Amino acid sequence: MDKSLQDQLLPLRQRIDQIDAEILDLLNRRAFTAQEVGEVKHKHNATGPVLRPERESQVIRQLQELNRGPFPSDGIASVWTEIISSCRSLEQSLTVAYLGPAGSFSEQAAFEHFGHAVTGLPCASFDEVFRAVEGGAAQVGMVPVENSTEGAVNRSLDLLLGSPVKILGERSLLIRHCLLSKAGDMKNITKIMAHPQALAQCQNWLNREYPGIPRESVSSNSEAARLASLDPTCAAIASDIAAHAWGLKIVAPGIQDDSQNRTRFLAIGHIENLPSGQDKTSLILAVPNRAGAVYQMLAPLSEHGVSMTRFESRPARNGQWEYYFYVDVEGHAHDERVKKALAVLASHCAFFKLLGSYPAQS
Ligand SMILES: O=C(O)C(=O)C[C@]1(C(=O)O)C=C[C@@H](O)C=C1
Repeated sequence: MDKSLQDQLLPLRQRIDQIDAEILDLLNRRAFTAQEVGEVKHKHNATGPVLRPERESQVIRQLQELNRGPFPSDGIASVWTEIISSCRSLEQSLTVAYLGPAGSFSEQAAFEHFGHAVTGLPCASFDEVFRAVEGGAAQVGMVPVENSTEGAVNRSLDLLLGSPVKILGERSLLIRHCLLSKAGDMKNITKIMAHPQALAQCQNWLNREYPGIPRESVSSNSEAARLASLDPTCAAIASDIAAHAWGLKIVAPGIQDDSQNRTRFLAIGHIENLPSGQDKTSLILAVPNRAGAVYQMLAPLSEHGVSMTRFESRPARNGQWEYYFYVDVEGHAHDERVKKALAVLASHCAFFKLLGSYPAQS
């Protein structure tokens, strides 16, 4: 390296080393304090959860508001997610269930949301994720609920209807699909495998580039990657992380038809969040099948000034053309306006289920 460059870099790097040592010292002070918090919680409720999603989101939001830069605001969220994750792990271990195998987008969402100091529990299906959380094999789970290209993930919605679990949080992930194979080309490929949602999200690209190769639906993209790692005649659509996890090469990156293709995941568990100051509340509602019923069902929201951020319907499967409506609103169920609106909804609707209030992802 050039001598004058080295002379200039050396003191700056020494300063960085000094600052890092100070940060480390502070991190250990934080970790000790978190351990104390853990002891207080343990004394109060020996078997209760340590995880407090609303507090975690407040810590990050507070710092983002305090930040004067140049450290990027997004960096604060990812750095503190990991700091909190590590501190939390000193209080109690956290197992997160998600659709596997390794390298799935659900796994990515789980780690982005809860940080990496958790134990992953990859499951074979969404049903198994719910079962793991309901039965206690995992304290929390991560499931996709909607995609910006393909819409609702119906199985997750149906499971939310029947399960006692609560929604604890949300995480939106930019989904970049890659075409993967063992050899890194498509020479001997006889089929392309992926989750049906991924095949749908890449259909224009596939029709254009490989119209003659049959496509096969499998339970997840990372499962497709696992199968492709065992069979050189199969290609998979999955993430670059899955490529790495299963020893595959990228034939083509970013093949999703919409470059802004995003999936929204929900964190599920047994915790009831307190208000964080910037929350969302998710509900399932149903009304009898008659003219004007849906309009009347939603009226209490606007009457109490509560904004709806999502409205989705699923057939009730009773042959009566009746539907369950999945509604997200701004605010926490304890907020005065939301509370009043929900009380009216609960008394007027034929079916009312509060899925949970949770910090909105900013
Ligand atoms: O404040 C708490 O309740 C803590 O346990 C500390 C802490 C943190 O590291 O900031 C860790 C875990 C909780 O989910 C929330 C916050």
